[in-house]
Amino acid sequence: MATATPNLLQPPNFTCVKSLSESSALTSIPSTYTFTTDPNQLLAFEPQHSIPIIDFSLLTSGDPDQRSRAIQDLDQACLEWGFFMLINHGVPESLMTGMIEACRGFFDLTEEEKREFQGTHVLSPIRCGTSFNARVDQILFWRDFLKVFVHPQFHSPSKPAGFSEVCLEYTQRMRKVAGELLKGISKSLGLEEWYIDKTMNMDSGLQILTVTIHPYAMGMPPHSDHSFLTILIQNGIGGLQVQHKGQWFDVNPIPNSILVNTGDHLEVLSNGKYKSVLHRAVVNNKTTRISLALSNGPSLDTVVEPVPELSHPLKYVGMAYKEYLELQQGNKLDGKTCLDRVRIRTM
Ligand SMILES: O=C(O)CCC(=O)C(=O)O
Ligand SMILES: [Fe+2]
Repeated sequence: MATATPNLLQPPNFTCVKSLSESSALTSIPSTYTFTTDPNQLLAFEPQHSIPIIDFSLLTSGDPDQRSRAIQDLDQACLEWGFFMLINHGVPESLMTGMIEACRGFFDLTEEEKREFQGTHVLSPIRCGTSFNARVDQILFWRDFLKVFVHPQFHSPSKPAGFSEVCLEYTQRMRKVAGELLKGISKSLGLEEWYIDKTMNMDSGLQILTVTIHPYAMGMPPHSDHSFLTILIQNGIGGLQVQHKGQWFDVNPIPNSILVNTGDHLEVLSNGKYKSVLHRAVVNNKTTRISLALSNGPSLDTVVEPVPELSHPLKYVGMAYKEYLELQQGNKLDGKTCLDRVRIRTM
């Protein structure tokens, strides 16, 4: 008899929260869903400017002094927060808003049309669904998602019309931005500029676009992301919070900025120098919230382990990115617990 494979998804039987929220019979969030914000976790009051800002034009500047100052800023941002807002990045605002609207168009497809893109496995290159992992979440998160592998092979749902064109342009532009950031991070770790690019096989690096829609409510519990860097944009509704020194901070993005956060594999690669940041999305009962998170990781078969120069003492063991992804995506989303699988315990 065949045994169940943990990373296979259940038969397609989910209902999108978007459809639920539009149903006239719905007067409150069904009890199978949850709000995950713990009201006891107080939000820190901190002027917005304390969230680091990185000027991309300085990071890519031909002037070595400007560039080295920007690299120092990047180092501080990764050390202190694991999170920053990127300004002067050169990605047209019209492309970002066009991409958000294309994603809204995807979620506006009928349930039947979306079913075609449900996927069968946590690593299916196109996959949409509800919650995080409806197979293992006892209580569902009030979110629908679309996950698409956009690199090294570009995949895209074939609907709605025009989606794949804007998605290709958006993800290619953001890939260039991520590449420059990883060059800067290599330098800030004291390595050659090309270090991450070459040793992590970024030419065939995996990029996953995760689009989340939260109609009227919230849906992402505290978690860290799996890749090196996540590039995030939203539809101006807010709701993202990051944890800094044990307290939660609201992120109110500077208009037209791109949000960037460090992921678990940057923590592993830097042997814990740059920690992945815990973040969550919280209640918004006013209007529909859309976020686009583009993760930038190594190629699937790359074993990520700490850079030797930074490994005294060694704090993490190496693991193939594919194996880590299957663990992270195939289980419950639970803070940074997935990193425990590769962390070396000290007595
Ligand atoms: O919705 C957001 O702003 C954050 C989404 C997120 O953290 C993720 O998709 O990993
Ligand atoms: Fe995230």
